[in-house]
Amino acid sequence: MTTPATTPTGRAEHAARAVGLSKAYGSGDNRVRAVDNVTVDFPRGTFTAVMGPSGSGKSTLMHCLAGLDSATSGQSFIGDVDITTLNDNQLTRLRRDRIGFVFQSFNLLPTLNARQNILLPLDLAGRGLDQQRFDALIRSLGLTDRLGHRPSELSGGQQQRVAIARALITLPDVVFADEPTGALDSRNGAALLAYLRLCVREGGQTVVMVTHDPLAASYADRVLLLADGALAGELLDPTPDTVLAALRTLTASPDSGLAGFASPVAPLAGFTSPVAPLAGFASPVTPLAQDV
Ligand SMILES: Nc1ncnc2c1ncn2[C@@H]1O[C@H](COP(=O)(O)OP(=O)(O)OP(=O)(O)O)[C@@H](O)[C@H]1O
Repeated sequence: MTTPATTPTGRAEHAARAVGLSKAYGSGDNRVRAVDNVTVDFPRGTFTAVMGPSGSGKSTLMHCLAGLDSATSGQSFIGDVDITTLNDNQLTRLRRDRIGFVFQSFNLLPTLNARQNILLPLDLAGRGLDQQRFDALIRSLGLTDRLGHRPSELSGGQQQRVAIARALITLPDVVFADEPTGALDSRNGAALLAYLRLCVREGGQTVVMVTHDPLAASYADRVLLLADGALAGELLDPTPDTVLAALRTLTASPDSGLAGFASPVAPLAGFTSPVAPLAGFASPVTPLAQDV
């Protein structure tokens, strides 16, 4: 069995890791290799963006990494735990204790108000509330005056921010985010990305984010490029321009099979600037101060 490297303290250096990970759906002529033999590390305290054309396997890779979907072959680690060997109960516990999810669909419970939705993971885990952390998170996400509202009484962007607060309230080791800025306006999108960066820089958390947006990807430490389920490239210290150039190179490659990648330029819409004012976020710098 392959095991990740560990630090002198015995802790895995990698928050998450895939080793020869493959995931196929269907059978016979309908068989799709959504993830094809991917080996990749996500070092602790790093922010990785995963990009690639529609259908290239981004979400499937993330779901397999997070134990939300089972791999067809290969291994998937959270820290030093090979999650492909866990039973359902062990997996549920590991997800609850160490992983935060931000999905395109918010999955908020309609009968609970925003505050109750956000606190649900703590309640399920039987963990107490750190009121200071809660207040800082809520202030940062601009939700202070929305806590008593049910999801149906919130805008799409507000629901997304509630879902993000719910994902972060447990201080998870790894945050998996699938298009987290999809439902947000440009300023709240920029604010969320700045906040995720802060979680990484100040809190030592690890973020893996699927995005189509080069500007969103530029908040990451690196960009992984996927094509046809396989790793097609990696970009370190990305800027919007270098991400765009990498995507253009990828789509221009005769071997890339990326004809379906409509336009690497289009996804920028809605983001004015990576340093846009942080509406609704009290301060991009203070929120995690007392938590780290
Ligand atoms: N449950 C499923 N059953 C069958 N095929 C699936 C299933 N989930 C995904 N696929 C297929 O696997 C491939 C990868 O899908 P995936 O959603 O991971 O791509 P993606 O890169 O995240 O796409 P997008 O950017 O459009 O969200 C696609 O061909 C998709 O049709």
